[in-house]
Amino acid sequence: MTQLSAAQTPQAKPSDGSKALYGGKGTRRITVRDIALAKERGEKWPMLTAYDAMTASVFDEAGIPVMLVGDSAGNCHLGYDTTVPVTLDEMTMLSAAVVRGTSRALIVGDLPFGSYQEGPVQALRSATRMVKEAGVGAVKLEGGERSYDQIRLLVESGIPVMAHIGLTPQSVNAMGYRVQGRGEEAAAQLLRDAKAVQDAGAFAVVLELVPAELAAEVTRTLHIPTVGIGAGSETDAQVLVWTDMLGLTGGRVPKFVKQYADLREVMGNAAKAFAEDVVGGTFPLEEHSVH
Ligand SMILES: Nc1nc(=O)c2c([nH]1)NC[C@@H]1CN(c3ccc(C(=O)N[C@@H](CCC(=O)O)C(=O)O)cc3)CN21
Ligand SMILES: CC(C)C(=O)C(=O)O
Ligand SMILES: [Mg+2]
Repeated sequence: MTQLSAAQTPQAKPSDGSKALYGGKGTRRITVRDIALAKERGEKWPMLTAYDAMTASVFDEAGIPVMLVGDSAGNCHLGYDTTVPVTLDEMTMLSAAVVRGTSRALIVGDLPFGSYQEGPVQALRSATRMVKEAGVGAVKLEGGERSYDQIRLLVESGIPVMAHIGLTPQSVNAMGYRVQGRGEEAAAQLLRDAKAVQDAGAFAVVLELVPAELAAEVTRTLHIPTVGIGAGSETDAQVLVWTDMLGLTGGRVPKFVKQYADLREVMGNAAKAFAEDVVGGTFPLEEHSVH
């Protein structure tokens, strides 16, 4: 007999682990309902970005329950400087690849800049493409109170929405990349934004680059899960950009990143080893040849 019930442990999990988003035994695709149940259990969960089928299949096999096809593909995968130039065609193509590469993770497709700002009808048209053509289970869009009408129509239409408040990188030209919610007024605005997206029907909300104490307060206040990035340790979930997490991005990465591997080094060394083999005539060998 176990002494602690699931509810008493800090990281509550069902006793057999069968329902847990991470480490559970389920094999069917995770739904937004599973995400809601995880918050009730007090279970924390990880989310990673993915931009292609191959990488997504690695994370799916590792048990990552939610993957975001982020518009960070703009700077991390497509060679743009920011997320601003990314198009809906590009996001649809990348999202379709990630869906094809996975069987268990919930796939969330980021709506790019310009694909929902005109209003709810444009947002629904864009989100519908992502659902029908890419097969995503949910979409994400930036903005709190200002995106209320868009979130509401999508949810009423049957498309689950992950909201995104705090630093919203699609507005980089207006706000820069600065911590959000510092000071009383900004904190009050962030709380209003969080409540607005919950009221509009969002199933989760990303909090990007906000003070840890404020993110903790939002997490306690909302009944939908919060997904932190640079938002401290008290959010229900954490997300990182996969190329940052694995040391592939190159150049300066945000200070909230923890680097779990140095793939840039690994891949660079492998490329050099291949090049030296070719130049030196040590690849291919007899075993790599056909006759
Ligand atoms: N590679 C990558 N990682 C990300 O996390 C990421 C992207 N790209 N692109 C889309 C957005 C943009 N994000 C960003 C971009 C810059 C900072 C940044 O410069 N942060 C400063 C802190 C600024 C401050 O203290 O006010 C830092 O040093 O972390 C943060 C998040 C997060 N997202
Ligand atoms: C940083 C995450 C939340 C994102 O929006 C992205 O990767 O595009
Ligand atoms: Mg994004």
